Amino acid sequence: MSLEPAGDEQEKFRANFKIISSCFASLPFKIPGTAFYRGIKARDRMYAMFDSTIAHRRKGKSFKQDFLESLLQKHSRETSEGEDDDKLTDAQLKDNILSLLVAGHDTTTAALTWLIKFLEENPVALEHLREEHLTIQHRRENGSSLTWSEVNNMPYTNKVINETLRRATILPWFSRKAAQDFDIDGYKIQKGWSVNLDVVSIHHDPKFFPDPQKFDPSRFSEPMKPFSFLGFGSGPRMCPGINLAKLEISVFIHHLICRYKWNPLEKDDSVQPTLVRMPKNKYPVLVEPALEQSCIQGPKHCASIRNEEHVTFIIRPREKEK
Ligand code: HEM
Repeated sequence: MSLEPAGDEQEKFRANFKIISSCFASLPFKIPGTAFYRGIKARDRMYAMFDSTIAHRRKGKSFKQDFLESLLQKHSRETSEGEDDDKLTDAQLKDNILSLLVAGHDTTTAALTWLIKFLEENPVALEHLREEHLTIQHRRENGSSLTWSEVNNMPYTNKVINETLRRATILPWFSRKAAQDFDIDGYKIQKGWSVNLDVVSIHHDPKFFPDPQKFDPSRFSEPMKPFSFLGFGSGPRMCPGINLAKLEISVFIHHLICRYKWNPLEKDDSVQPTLVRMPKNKYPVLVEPALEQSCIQGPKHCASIRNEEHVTFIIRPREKEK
């Protein structure tokens, strides 16, 4: 949507988005005062914002090369490309944009939060990961950016991401509709029933993941039994955002690991009981430049980081979110 990260529009967007996320799994009673009702109202305000942005773009008042623009071009009724039947209406476009935002934002945020927590608690894994990223950084020409092929060649990072998604199980359940009658462990399931998968139990089953509470990325060195790891689901409804999510997480890890170290400001292992599982305290940390001795680029490189204006900062939830 090319919204700027600050400003009035963004604040309104953020406020409505937060209401939608928190009301997402509420009981569907459209009665004033219920969470569902608040969610529907926030969704309508969000749709009104999309309407005005879409109208603005259609009048040619602004051109941005972004996701919204490609949707609008592909589904414009004025272009000859494709049959009209394949084209989404504006209402469908807005639904799709909102679905992607809802499905893609909190999940990725939660994954990054858990990852920072698990790495801090597992210094051996952190060291191994740091080695992988410092080696990539070391090979690069000075000042060049991370390349696509580098991102696709981070084997240990991939294992760390999978192990994070297994231990945290960000989406603790999702459902399927039974395509036919069947029996499972003596229970009869009828065609058409909704079947919820208890992914937390699957991810912590010692038959598939020995010592399941242990954070051990190396367990992903061996091929997994099909359907035992469901961090992004499986089958035709598997998460379509898997590659984007992995890309975002890998780029974030690279910059964090190469330049900084961090310490938690609070110790609290409780989990927020929402649809997307998150540490309850959102895991606030104090971030500082990495130590010289852990940097294979040598003391000069670390000194340059230390001389930056803001060397120490704290990542914590905003006051009203706590
Ligand atoms: C670490 C980040 C993410 C995790 C852990 C995650 C996890 C999941 C899981 C477990 C499912 C259910 C899959 C199934 O039923 O088999 C799912 C579905 C989905 N995800 Fe993600 N996801 C992430 C990021 C994203 C991103 C970045 C996007 C898009 C921008 C996205 C879009 C979707 C959509 C649209 C669905 C529904 C697919 C369908 O029902 O056909 N996700 N995701």
